[in-house]
Amino acid sequence: MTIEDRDDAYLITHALAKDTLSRLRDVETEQVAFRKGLVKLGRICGYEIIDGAMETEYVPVHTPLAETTGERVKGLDDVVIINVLRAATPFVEGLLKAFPRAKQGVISAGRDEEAGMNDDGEFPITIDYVKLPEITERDTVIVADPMLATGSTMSAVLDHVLSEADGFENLFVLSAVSAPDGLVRVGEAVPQADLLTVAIDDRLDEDGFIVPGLGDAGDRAFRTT
Ligand SMILES: O=P(O)(O)OC[C@H]1O[C@H](OP(=O)(O)OP(=O)(O)O)[C@H](O)[C@@H]1O
Ligand SMILES: O=c1cc[nH]c(=O)[nH]1
Ligand SMILES: [Mg+2]
Repeated sequence: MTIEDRDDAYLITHALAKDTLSRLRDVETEQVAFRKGLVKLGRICGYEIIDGAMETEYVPVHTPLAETTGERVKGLDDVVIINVLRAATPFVEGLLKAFPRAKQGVISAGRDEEAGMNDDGEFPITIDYVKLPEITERDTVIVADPMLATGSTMSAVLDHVLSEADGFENLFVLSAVSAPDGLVRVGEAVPQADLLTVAIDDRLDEDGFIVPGLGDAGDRAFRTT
């Protein structure tokens, strides 16, 4: 298994995840490669979640030649993926390759960069649109956002998810790059969530960007500034 238990999070340590993230970090990686990289990373993370957190069961299989026993992943129909618009869109596209029958939700959430961080290191968050599927106690919920910086966005998103869910089997927050402060904030606000990330970086700068990070994921994927 390539998921390691750290203090504040579970680290996805698959070599291809690290390789892909390193390419995403590179300032020379342009829009198309960046977007494709996020798709690829989402797919790898999806496979890792299946491998590390989901059970399998033995099932009878009739091949064209014989009867045998196969192994199937349990609960693949009971997965909810929540896309935190907008930077998560290519990341979720990749996750859907691992969970093609997932129920999908979207939450449009943005940091008010002009207001900046308050003294507690939080941004004001604007939530414009929320559309979630029914979430039941059978479901594995994956809330995806490539960047977990101060954790302000994810905390606001999880408030909505928790207020609408009737329960869940697992609640995963999945990011590509996380800052220590954000992991602590989300971990304290929503202790029932398991935080999964490919990298835990050093720190946040004065503008709330992750260092070394990969810059502004939304801008790089959507070619905005
Ligand atoms: O942990 P936080 O400090 O809240 O920062 C992380 C958020 O910032 C980015 O979104 P952004 O607000 O730039 O919106 P975008 O996805 O539309 O670019 C990123 O995709 C996260 O949602
Ligand atoms: O470093 C960061 C912080 C927030 N959002 C990003 O896209 N990057
Ligand atoms: Mg952005």
